[in-house]
Amino acid sequence: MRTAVIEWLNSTLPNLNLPVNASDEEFRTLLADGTILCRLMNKLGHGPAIEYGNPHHSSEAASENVNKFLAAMDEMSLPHFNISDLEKGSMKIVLECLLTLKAHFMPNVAIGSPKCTSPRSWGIDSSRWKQFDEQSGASDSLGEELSPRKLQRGLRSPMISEPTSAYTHHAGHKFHEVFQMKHGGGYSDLPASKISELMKSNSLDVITLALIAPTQSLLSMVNGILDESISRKNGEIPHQNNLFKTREEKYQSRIRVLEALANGTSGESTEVINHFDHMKMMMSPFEQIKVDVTRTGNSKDSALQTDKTTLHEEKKTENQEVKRKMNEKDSTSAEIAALKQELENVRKAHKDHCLQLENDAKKAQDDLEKTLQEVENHLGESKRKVQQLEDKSRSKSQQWNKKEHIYKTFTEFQLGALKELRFASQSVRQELLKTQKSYTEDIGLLGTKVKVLQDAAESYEEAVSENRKLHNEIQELKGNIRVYCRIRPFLPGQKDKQTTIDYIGENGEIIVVNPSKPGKDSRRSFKFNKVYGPHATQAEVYGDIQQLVRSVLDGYNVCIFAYGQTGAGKTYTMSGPDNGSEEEWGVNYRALNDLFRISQSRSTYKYEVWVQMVEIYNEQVLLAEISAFIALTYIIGEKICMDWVKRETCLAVPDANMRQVNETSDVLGLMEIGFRNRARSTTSMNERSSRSHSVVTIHVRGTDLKNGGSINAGLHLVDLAGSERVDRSEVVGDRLKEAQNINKSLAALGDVIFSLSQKSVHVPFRNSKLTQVLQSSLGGQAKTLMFVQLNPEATSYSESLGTLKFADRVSGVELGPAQNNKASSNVKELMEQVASLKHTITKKDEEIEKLQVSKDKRNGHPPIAMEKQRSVRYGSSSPVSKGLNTRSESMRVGRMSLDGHTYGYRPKKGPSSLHGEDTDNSSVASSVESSPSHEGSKSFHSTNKPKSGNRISRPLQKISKDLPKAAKGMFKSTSGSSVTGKSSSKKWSS
Ligand SMILES: Nc1ncnc2c1ncn2[C@@H]1O[C@H](COP(=O)(O)OP(=O)(O)OP(=O)(O)O)[C@@H](O)[C@H]1O
Repeated sequence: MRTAVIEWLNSTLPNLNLPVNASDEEFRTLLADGTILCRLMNKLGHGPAIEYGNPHHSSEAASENVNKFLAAMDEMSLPHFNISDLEKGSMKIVLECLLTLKAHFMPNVAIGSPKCTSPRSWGIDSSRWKQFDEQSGASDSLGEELSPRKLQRGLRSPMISEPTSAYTHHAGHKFHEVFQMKHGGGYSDLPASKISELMKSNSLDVITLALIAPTQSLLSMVNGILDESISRKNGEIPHQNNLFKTREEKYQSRIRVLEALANGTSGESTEVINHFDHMKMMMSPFEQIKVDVTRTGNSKDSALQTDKTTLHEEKKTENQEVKRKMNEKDSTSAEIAALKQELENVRKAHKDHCLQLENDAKKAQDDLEKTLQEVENHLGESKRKVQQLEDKSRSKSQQWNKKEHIYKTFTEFQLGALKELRFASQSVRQELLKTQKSYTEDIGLLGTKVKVLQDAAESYEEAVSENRKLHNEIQELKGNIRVYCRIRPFLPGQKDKQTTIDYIGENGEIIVVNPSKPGKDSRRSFKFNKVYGPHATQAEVYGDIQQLVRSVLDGYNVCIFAYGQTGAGKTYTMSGPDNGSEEEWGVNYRALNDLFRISQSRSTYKYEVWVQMVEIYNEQVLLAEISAFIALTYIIGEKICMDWVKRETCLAVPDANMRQVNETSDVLGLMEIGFRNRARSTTSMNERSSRSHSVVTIHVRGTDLKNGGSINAGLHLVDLAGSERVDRSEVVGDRLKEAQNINKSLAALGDVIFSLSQKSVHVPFRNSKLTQVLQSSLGGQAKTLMFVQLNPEATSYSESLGTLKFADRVSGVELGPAQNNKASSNVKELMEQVASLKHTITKKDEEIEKLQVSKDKRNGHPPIAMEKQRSVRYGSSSPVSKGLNTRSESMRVGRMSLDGHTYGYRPKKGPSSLHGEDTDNSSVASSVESSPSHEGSKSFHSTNKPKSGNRISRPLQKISKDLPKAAKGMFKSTSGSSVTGKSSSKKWSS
């Protein structure tokens, strides 16, 4: 394509001589300055000549030249390239443009040939063509038949020097006419004048069209023209007719030749071109003739002659020219074939390219559509989100506005409140200052008053202490066992309500009467410390013994026991009914509660309270099942469970259940369990008769926080088993044995009391376990109170009378003044010295024993066993021999001395080491220390009685001289141990 263009340029522009094989880039360089393009346009004769600048002067001139060329192309409504196409990229577009231009000015195709009907077949870009078509107003498409407009365009030739619009119209008209002629039967039908007119129009287009028509028609047309010319000439120059005729013949012969030539090449575009050229040359003489005819008119002969010669020469030239044309034709045909091939290739490539492009475009379009769809979806989604966000932000903003409004209102309100507060605070401050001032004054006054009160409190405490002291002194002075008589009410559902109680006096007088023997003689009067009628409440009863209970905290031993026939209300008075309410609590609970409360309230003493429960059943000492020992320790403000109770207790119960007791209710709960497990059975008088003596002992140890002194005391709360007339109850077997044991122990109690009232030297405490247990309360310096319980029923008159007689005897017993078990800190120290001395003595004894053994060995005597020696000296169960009893003497004061006894244990629940293991008297005794303050305790150790000259007694007696009175009392007892040691050989049988 490039070669064709270059050749065309070379042929069109003289002296151009572009290299035919120039590359794209070289060709670009050649065309870049635009001069060739402008020259080409000028040469082709389009419009006024383009004035192009010298590109060597400036680059602007080069682009201006190119632009001018492009403007000219534009004017011709031809597709053209862009200036950028010339500067870079493919030269294909530029080449196509130039080919279009070439085709525009040199259409070398025959009408009707599909190969040349469309400029697109020339390889010009379809878009450009589209542009071109739009510019030119054409609406035809590729492959369509040529429209007249296209034909007009195609008919333009370089021969037309001024192709104006008028010309175009004219040419179109002419063509139409020629076309009509062609289809209407040939040019021969046209009048000569018409042909002449056509000729006059000087339009070679018409001629060209004519050439496209069949040669015969063309010849007819030429003949017509000649005929007209000749006829005209005949009119003017008659003599020239012959000449013209001759010429006509000549021309006709030539035409025949041409026709022959034309026949050989008809249909071929190249031939048409050649023919066209030939015709042009042929027409030249005609033109010339025409001009000559017109111009000269009358120069006839001379001109004819010249013409003859000229024609002759021309004929020759024509022949040569025909030959040359033939050659050219061949070469052109080959070129055309090559071009056709190239065109076909290009078309094919173009088609493929188009298909490829179309596919790409389709694919791209699909992709684009898809992307577009996605983008649209995305956009829709985004829009929706935006809408949502907008709605949300709108609602938020509304909320915030509301909140802002609320906050504003709130802030304003707060500010107002703050102002008010500030104002109020100022007034309050002033008021505060005033109040402070008055307070200061008041405090000053209060200080004075407090001082007065303090003085008063001190004196009050002193007064209370004095009062207590006086009360105790009164009680001590009385010296007797206090006896309170209580009469049980008739039980609900009891029909016979005949009572034996005739009178109850305020002063403790009671008169009973035998309902079966009414009369003066049957009335018996008794007088006790207090008599309670059937309606007396538990609180009332306890209120009267409260001071007595509290004296335990002052260091007095207290014993409260209930005596009476079975079913007379002993257990009710001491413990209260089963599951009773707080109002029904008996003495035990109230006393314990009271002691806890008071021990807590006293700030000058630190108290430790132990609780111990013992049951005597069938002359056996039993430990309460759940809690044989309950230790409570009260240290002001804190409660501690003391495991030392196990070690320090006066009873050897190594496996006794120990529980930490934090509240009074805990103790009460445990006591309840103990009572519940008490031996009970039904008697004729009582459905739930207690068949054992219950002894609850509360040990109190107090330390004076001021001077370090201490007190030790015990409260014995004894609920005796009920006496029973065996003949009346008619019991047998175990029940009979129970009753006999109970009666026996009560009789022993009576014996003890009788002995005490008679001030006998010997008091038979050891006759029963009961008297042994109560020994410290009855025979020592204790305060003792007995509740005498009476059954008011007439049937129980004789039992009630016996009870009253017993109580009367008891009330006559003088125990002597109660002794306070207080010891000062000096005494304590002395006690400790005693203990250490005892320890030293023990060691010395051991050394002596060793010496004795070695001496015996030397003398040839067999060595005496140490135990035997010890038993000789102190007895087998001596606490000294066991290395015990070295603790504080003060601790012994309140302890029960059951040394040497076997302790039974109710086998109902769980094993105990007491069974089998510790039932041996000596082993039990080994862990129990004797109470030196009691006679009885000394009597228990009668087998341990030291011989005269006992090493222990002497230093103790010596020390006792230095002790204060209270301590002396204790030593007195200790030293007197040998006095009542007669019955000590008696052992409690288990
Ligand atoms: N003051 C009283 N008010 C109301 N009921 C009483 C009173 N005294 C005793 N009772 C009731 O009388 C019954 C017998 O009382 P209680 O068991 O205390 O006698 P007891 O002397 O302990 O008998 P025992 O020696 O056989 O054990 C019980 O049901 C008890 O509730």
